[in-house]
Amino acid sequence: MRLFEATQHFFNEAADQLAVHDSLRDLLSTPLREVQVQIPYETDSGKTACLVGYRVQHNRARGPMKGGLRYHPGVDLDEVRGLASLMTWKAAVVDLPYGGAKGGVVVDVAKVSERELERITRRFIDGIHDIIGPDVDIPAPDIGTDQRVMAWIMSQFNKYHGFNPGVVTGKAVEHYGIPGRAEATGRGAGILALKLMQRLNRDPRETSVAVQGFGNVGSHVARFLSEAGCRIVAISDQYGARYAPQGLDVGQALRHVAQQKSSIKELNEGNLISNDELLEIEVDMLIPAAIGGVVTEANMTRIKAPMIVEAANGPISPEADRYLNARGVAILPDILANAGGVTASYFEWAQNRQHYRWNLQRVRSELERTLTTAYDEVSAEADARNISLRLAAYMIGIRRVAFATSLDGMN
Ligand SMILES: NC(=O)C1=CN([C@@H]2O[C@H](COP(=O)(O)OP(=O)(O)OC[C@H]3O[C@@H](n4cnc5c(N)ncnc54)[C@H](OP(=O)(O)O)[C@@H]3O)[C@@H](O)[C@H]2O)C=CC1
Ligand SMILES: O=C(O)CCC(=O)C(=O)O
Repeated sequence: MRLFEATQHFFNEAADQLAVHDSLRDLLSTPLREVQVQIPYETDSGKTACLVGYRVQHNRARGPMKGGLRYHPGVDLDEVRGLASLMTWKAAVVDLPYGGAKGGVVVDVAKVSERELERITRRFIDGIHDIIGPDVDIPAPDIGTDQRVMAWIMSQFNKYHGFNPGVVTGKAVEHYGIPGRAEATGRGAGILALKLMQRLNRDPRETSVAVQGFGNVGSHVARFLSEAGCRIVAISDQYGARYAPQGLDVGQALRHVAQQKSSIKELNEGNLISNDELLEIEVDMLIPAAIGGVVTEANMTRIKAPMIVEAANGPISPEADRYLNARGVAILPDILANAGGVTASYFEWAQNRQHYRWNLQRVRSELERTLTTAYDEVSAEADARNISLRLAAYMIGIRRVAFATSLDGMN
């Protein structure tokens, strides 16, 4: 099942519970606008190449649309549409004044130079600058994009519309960003992972964790949970994973990746296993923090972790979700688990607009407060109705967006 269909499946399950009527259901599940643009750019060798980029704006009932920008060879319109809809429910679950959007460019960042990446980004913004903006749609980082890409987006947008740092979030601290945004998604997933352990009466110091993906999100969640006393037994990047049942030195792995710019495969610790094997190891908590669609009908019966934290977007298919729920696996859903990123983005955007800046301590404490409130609401809803955390999170998100839509009217 493709990502948008999977997201729709979760949406419909919750909409059934809420008895959302058909016309409102259509309105809430149909994207507001979908844009595909051609991205012609000059390669370093002077040739002209052409890529495809997308921006899907899903819903704006609760505020300007918000969502990351993904650079990955697997990007397509369905994936971006699914990711945009996840953003709508995610922003609502954590009660941010945003709607949902997402963008993507079909490109392998490992195969283009930094100068080419800048040209690609600027040409992409040439194609979409008139549909984004601080009051309309605000991009941010996702797979394959970072603060450099955010700086180019801001610079290119400003050429058309004048200075406005609030057009994009996830910027460098020295360049209108805020301390704590880069770590926020991983840190937030870590904070919520500890909540899930608490819910199941698990001691973090006796909890082993496997993390798939060691990019922005995976590296920060691994570091946070390692500092909280958990044993990080496996980490990975796209080339492979390292597994050590006695625990890996996360600090060493971070230095290895940062200094040598080499892959996890070359880490001198643990056994080399594949990304598929990582998902199936005997571990207390599994944290997918890379691409979507990694736990499906094909491998669900081999997943052994009793707790899963979806730091990635859409890592578990609906079939696998149903099966794992029936087996009693506790799953913290993406629209809550990785909401730390958009929460810190909201802090950055609000501060850009008012020209002030919080320090790291303030960002961290407000992040924890916001996520804890959302977690408490979701777990209370799940307990009251005896439903999964995912269904509860969707119900809260949909209820808020539906209410805003009804106040807005349809004319
Ligand atoms: N950045 C953010 O603030 C947010 C991100 N997310 C979600 O978190 C996930 C990770 O994003 P982020 O950390 O930002 O992205 P990054 O690009 O920083 O890191 C992605 C990680 O995934 C690995 N990876 C890429 N392709 C594969 C593959 N086919 N199999 C296994 N691993 C792979 C990468 O390996 P390599 O380095 O070798 O390419 C890298 O370790 C995504 O699902 C994203 O949507 C959710 C909310 C916010
Ligand atoms: O920080 C943001 O605005 C969006 C982050 C994002 O793309 C996501 O949560 O999936």
